[in-house]
Amino acid sequence: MSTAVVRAVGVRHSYGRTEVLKGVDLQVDAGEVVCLIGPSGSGKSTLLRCINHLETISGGSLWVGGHMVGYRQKGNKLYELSDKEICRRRADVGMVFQQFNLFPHMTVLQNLIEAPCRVLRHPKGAVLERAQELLERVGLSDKRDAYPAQLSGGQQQRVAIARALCMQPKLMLFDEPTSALDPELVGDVLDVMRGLAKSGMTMIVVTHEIGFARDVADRVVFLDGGRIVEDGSAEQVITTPQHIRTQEFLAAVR
Ligand SMILES: Nc1ncnc2c1ncn2[C@@H]1O[C@H](COP(=O)(O)OP(=O)(O)OP(=O)(O)O)[C@@H](O)[C@H]1O
Repeated sequence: MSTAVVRAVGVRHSYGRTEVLKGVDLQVDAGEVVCLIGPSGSGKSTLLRCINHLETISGGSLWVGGHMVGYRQKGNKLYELSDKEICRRRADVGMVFQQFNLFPHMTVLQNLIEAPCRVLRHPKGAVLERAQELLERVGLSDKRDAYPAQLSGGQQQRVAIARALCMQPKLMLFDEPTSALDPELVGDVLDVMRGLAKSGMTMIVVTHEIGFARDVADRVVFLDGGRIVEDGSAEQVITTPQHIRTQEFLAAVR
């Protein structure tokens, strides 16, 4: 039986008349850490957004956690999901963006517990316990009553990771989680992500941190012009890239 958490077959996506994903085939198995690299505009964020139901694909098929994105299957028939159903499916996927997007009027703890209580309707006591454990895990137990504006960018990003994990997702997506941070704050966020990878979380990470990709990724996928042109171990893709576009990209970011 397949352990695929994500399976994309010929996935296409267009913004208006511009096609930015041109037939992406990708499988991510349970516990795998896949780093997605590629030039600006190659479609990395769009692919993550499709996986998280934030964009509708215009061709191909996409499954997340065994479910076809956007549809519910009954017998041989497919039915479009309602907004409420999409919301529940999205809870399976934690997403961390470049900008932390925390609710500014809520404390750190309130940021963590809001969605699990409201969307998943988990009992507040259990969610509070989970939130405290997660804050400990990201090294911020002492900041539970602080407001986002009182934290550094790196601390806010660690809260954003803890908030995503508080939904108990099956998959975590990271979209350049450190690129808005001052260089001295990047290490702590990457350490949290390393810990998460070690714990067996399935992760897709869009990153320009090539060192992180080399150390942590089970696989590195190079996307260029809306197509995957290289997909292999970190050793294969980063150390001995075969495709000229991968070679050029890596030479430019190193
Ligand atoms: N909402 C949108 N409407 C129209 N075009 C968009 C939209 N979002 C992205 N695009 C375009 O789609 C293409 C792919 O964008 P995307 O953000 O997925 O690339 P990326 O590889 O993540 O780039 P970067 O590394 O710069 O974040 C780009 O040409 C971008 O301008």
